[in-house]
Amino acid sequence: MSNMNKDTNTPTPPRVFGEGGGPGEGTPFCKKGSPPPESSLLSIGSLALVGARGGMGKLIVGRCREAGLTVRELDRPLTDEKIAEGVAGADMVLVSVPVYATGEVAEKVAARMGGRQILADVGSVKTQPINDMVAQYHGPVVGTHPLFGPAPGPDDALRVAVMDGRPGEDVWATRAVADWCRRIGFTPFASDAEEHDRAAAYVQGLNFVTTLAYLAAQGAGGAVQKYLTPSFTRRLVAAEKLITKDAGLFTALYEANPYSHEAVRNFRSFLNLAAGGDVDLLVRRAEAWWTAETAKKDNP
Ligand SMILES: O=C(O)C(=O)C[C@]1(C(=O)O)C=C[C@@H](O)C=C1
Repeated sequence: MSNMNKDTNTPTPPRVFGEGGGPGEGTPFCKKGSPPPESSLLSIGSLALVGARGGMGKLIVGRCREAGLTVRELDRPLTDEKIAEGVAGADMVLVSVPVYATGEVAEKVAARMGGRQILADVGSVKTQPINDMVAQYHGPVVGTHPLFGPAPGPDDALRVAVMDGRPGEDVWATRAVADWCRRIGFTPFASDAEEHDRAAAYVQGLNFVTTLAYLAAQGAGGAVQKYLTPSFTRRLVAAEKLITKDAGLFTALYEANPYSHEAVRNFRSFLNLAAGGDVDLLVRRAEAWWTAETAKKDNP
């Protein structure tokens, strides 16, 4: 269902690296943007990581070293001297900081970058942080979002959304970042900022605020306490980390994602169906997550 084109109701073909994230930009090495450094695809051998003390920073530094890459670690306080030293000669400068700080950090590092180095970020919202990087740096910009936290389980799929900073330009840089992801054991897939942020508004934003609203609708320990059931308790367990540890993170992501409010309005219309008594329709649509058969039944 997420792979359907809204206008034509036909399946959308998966995006591929080199597509450029924009219409008509399918050629492998697009002419627009900076030329790749050595006339062929750059293989990232060294990087400077800003935010190296953060959870994702530590995970990435460790995996890069295991893969034999050179990593220079940067973190606060970001003095001009430390930045100049860390960034010099690195193939990529990777910014792994809270999404609202990406622009400020990009401004500082871009002042020390040579124009052929790749500026990339790690973050759960893409539109504004990518716009900020593009505004600060004239060289190649790439956005990434690892769809996992700093301590992934052994069976977690380590998928990473990777996208051009300027759609259709510097496609060599996006490919080089995708290749780097593979070399450190991640699984990259091609994305673009709007598609990403719309999806994240549902997967992360709506998951967060609907859980908040549901649990806020009853005071803890109040009248319902002695009626708790196993299925409710399972939901409470799933919500605990989201609310007690990660509420600050998810509030910031909700605020930074331009599609958050639209997602809530859309959700409200589905709640209205329930309020109007049309629960059967909701059940059929929700079941489609598990069964292709029900999807067909619902969209004959
Ligand atoms: O901590 C985890 O295991 C996470 O999955 C963290 C989590 C999430 O919960 O959505 C948080 C932010 C990132 O964008 C991706 C993953």
